[in-house]
Amino acid sequence: MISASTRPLVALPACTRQIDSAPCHIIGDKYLRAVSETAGLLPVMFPAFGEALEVESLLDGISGLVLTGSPSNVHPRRYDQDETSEHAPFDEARDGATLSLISAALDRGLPLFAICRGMQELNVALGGSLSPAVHDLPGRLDHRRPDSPDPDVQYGPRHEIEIEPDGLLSTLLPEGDTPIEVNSLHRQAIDRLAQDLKIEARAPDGTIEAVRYNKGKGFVLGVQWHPEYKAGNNPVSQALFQAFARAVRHFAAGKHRV
Ligand SMILES: N[C@@H](CCC(=O)NCCCC(=O)O)C(=O)O
Repeated sequence: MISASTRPLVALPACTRQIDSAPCHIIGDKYLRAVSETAGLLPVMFPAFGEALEVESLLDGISGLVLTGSPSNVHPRRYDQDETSEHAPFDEARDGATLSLISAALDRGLPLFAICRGMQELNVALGGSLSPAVHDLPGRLDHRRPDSPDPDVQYGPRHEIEIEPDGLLSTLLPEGDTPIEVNSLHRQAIDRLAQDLKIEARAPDGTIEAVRYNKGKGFVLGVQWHPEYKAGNNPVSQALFQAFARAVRHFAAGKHRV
């Protein structure tokens, strides 16, 4: 049974979506299952109510935060750039919720695992910026989702990443800083890296693929790929979600407060 008495709560902010013209708040099943089945934690959806969320009180019962991927993009005004057609689609209710939650989570040393759009939000929340169409930049790979109806192809390995030695990732992964293959389903990527983030991994074309927060002592990791996809079948994904789980349990036990 999945019980709150044995599992610390982990918040996942939702995305907004129109389904049959009805406004909905959604989170992909694979994120919830990775948190529940691979990390052994209890996922809790936070609605994408934008800045209306009183994040401090909401986080009081929470021991971790997972920021999911999404087909939508952070609005460029969040990093002082003008909107163009390249930046769309948007989900400004999610932007408002996640950017507030990130700041509150970092202030209290809450373990944070940011995936794809989530890593981009972490960078923007800390003052960084994004490139809207990495595939149009000279020398860059096409990081977008493969054009296939098969999810195993969409989320299958696409390119290697070089892992920084002596970083957080190199201590978490079974093979240390040996290059690994990751999936890739993103148009955007980090352009200006936020001052308090450190690069943990790069793609062969230099695209930033993982970052860690350099100010706190806790677990704050962002990855551009999707470790949540069939996480239980992938040793790297298992290592990441289980490391996150250790940090969450540590936090829940009151052993780590900033
Ligand atoms: N929209 C951003 C982020 C891409 C992203 O999160 N893709 C995953 C969407 C589906 C899923 O949640 O698996 C970009 O394009 O860079």
